[in-house]
Amino acid sequence: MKLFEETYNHEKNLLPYDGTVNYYGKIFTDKEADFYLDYLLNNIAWQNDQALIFGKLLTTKRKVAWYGEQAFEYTYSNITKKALAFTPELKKLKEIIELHTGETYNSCLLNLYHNGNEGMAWHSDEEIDLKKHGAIASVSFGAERKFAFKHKGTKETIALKLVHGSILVMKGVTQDYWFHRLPLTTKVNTLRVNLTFRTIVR
Ligand SMILES: O=C(O)CCC(=O)C(=O)O
Ligand SMILES: [Fe+2]
Repeated sequence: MKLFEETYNHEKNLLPYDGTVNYYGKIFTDKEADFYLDYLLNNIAWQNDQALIFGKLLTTKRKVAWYGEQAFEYTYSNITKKALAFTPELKKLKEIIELHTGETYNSCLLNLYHNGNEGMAWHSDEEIDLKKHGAIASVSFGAERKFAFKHKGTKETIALKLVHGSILVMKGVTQDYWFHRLPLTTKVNTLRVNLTFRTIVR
């Protein structure tokens, strides 16, 4: 029996320069993390995402949902969408993440990856509606997946594993200088849910 989970110094910056990324490791017990995974799978209004890329309307295999404190409109992948109101459980989750990270958030983008055949290509989170240099807290449930950063100038890469019930925070100028991605993998056959808590400004 494993008595203690591996603990991470969340104050350590995983990036060598041009931004701040902190990994908190697993902050939920297995029981809590299993509860949230089950809750999210069964209670979120999951939809296949649509993206307008070079004028072509594409539908992703991954499913997404957007929730917020208000019915925010936001533009993502060149399409304007409207957030649903936080459920009590999402609100509770947001409060837990705020306590751990010492930051506040007013919206959440959720992604459901059915298996390693679904991921997210290199990008940075700098949508026009996002608070500039605001913290983004990424919470993971389900399958362990690799996550990576690539510097836009030097091309240096940093990779880590995001485990069930963990938090990763990206803040400061990170989005200006680094791309991130969730690589595809043939090694993962189970699903993963990721929530990114963000701050939308009008
Ligand atoms: O699934 C993940 O860990 C990353 C998701 C992400 O980068 C995003 O939603 O912008
Ligand atoms: Fe992202």
